Order: sequence, then C-alpha cells, then structure tokens
Amino acid sequence: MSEASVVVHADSELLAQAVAARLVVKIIDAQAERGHADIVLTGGRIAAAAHRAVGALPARDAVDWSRVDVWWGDERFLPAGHPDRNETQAREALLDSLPLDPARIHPMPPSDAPDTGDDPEAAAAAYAAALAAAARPGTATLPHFDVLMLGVGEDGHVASIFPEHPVGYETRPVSAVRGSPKPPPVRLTLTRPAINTAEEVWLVAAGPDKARAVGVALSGAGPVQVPAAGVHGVGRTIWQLDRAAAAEVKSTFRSLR
Ligand SMILES: O=C1O[C@H](COP(=O)(O)O)[C@@H](O)[C@H](O)[C@H]1O
Repeated sequence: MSEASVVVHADSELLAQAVAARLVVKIIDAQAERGHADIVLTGGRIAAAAHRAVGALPARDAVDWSRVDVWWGDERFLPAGHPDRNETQAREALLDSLPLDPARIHPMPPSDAPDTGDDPEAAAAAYAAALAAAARPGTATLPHFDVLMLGVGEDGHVASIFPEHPVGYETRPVSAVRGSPKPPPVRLTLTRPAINTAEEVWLVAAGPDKARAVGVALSGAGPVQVPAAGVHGVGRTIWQLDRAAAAEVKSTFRSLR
C-alpha cells in the first residue's frame, strides 16, 4: 500500500486550480507512457470547481482528449440528464467543452437506461461489464486507472461508500447502494477493492465541514467506519485539501502551499 501524502492549499479556489493542473499533467504523462489515459471522476462541489478549472487551463490543449477514457467512481441513480447526476454536472462543467471520443465516456447507467431500467443492481452489473470489457491485459475485471479522484463527505464517505453501510464490505467491483444517508437514496458506486486498484487515488476536500472527517481518516480510522480511511492508490495516495479542510490533520502530514 502506498503511503499517503497531504498537500494543503490556501483556499478552495487554489485547491481546484491545483487539482486541475495536476490532472492535466497526469493525463499527459499517462499518454506518453501508455498511449492513452483512464481517469475516474468524482462528484460534488470541489470536483465541479476542479472540472471548471481544467476547462480554463491553457495546458489542457497539450492533452490528446480523443485518447482519454472517462469513468465515474459513483453516481446518483437518477434519469439521464438529471441535474443531480454526477455525469450531468461533469459534462456541463468540463466534458462538453473537450474534444473527447464519445465512445470513451463511460457514465454509470441512469435509472431510465433502456436495458437496465430502474434496477440499480442490473445497472451495477452493466457497469461492471463495461469495466471488464476495457480491462487491461492480464486482469479480469478492471481497466488500469491512471488516476481516480474522490470527494470526501462530511461523514467520511467516499464515492457512495457510506460509513457503516453494507457496501463497505462489498467485494464485487461495482455495487448498487440503497438507503444512502445522503440524497438520493439509491446510488451506484465503485467499491473499495475496485478503487484500490487505481495507480493514483486523490482525495480532494475543501471547507471546514470536512475537517473532522479528514482528520479522523488520517488518524488510522477503520475503513467501514470511515470509508475515506480505507482507500489508497497502488502507486500514490494524495490528499489534496484547502486549509479549512486540513485544520484537524496532524502537523506531521501537512505540506503547506
Ligand atoms: O454525493 C456525493 O458527495 C460526495 C462529496 O460531495 P461534496 O459536494 O460534499 O464535495 C462526492 O464525492 C460523491 O461523488 C457524490 O456522489
């Protein structure tokens, strides 16, 4: 398991810009190394700000967007185009402005998909099949994720893995989530074993409401109690925070910007 590093930025705007810059460089490096890149997006407010920041970066043109596969770490199980879907928000904030190959954008199924309909378990299985179809040679179920981004909830949830929820024990790569404590109640999520195959996992959090969850997650909490404590990249795990979110992080971890 990789050691986590923590990078703290002065405020949420700088954090979003730094995440965006880091993402563009990561994609450029992955394309140089492998010919293409697989990135996993997250939802939430700081993710939306980072997506907008990528769109505003001149260096975005150094990426060959036609060779980027876009996946999601979780989704709110709602009809296609619903404004609360993580996919809808990412498309509006960034994806619609990039020359991506539509066949390489892989949203989790909506609740009105023609094949899986309003059945979240069927939708989770369909997403698992899409991931398996793109699996790297020699592995059965998942692509090589160059970078997988995660927001962090006030309760310490990541993706749609909520504290003490049965999904915290799931071993399949994708799961339906019923009874989410945060609306909407039905969601889809990559599970902890799937997340932990990514080369880099970035946990991104801003604002004072996240300080407690971040501090506890970095203090050795259990992964079912505090899901943010249980995720890591194979190569790197990077917590990218603003000062407010980092307020309860022990000083040994902090690298102030
Ligand atoms: O519902 C969700 O919330 C988290 C965190 O969102 P934030 O607005 O508090 O930053 C997000 O990471 C997750 O993808 C999303 O589905």
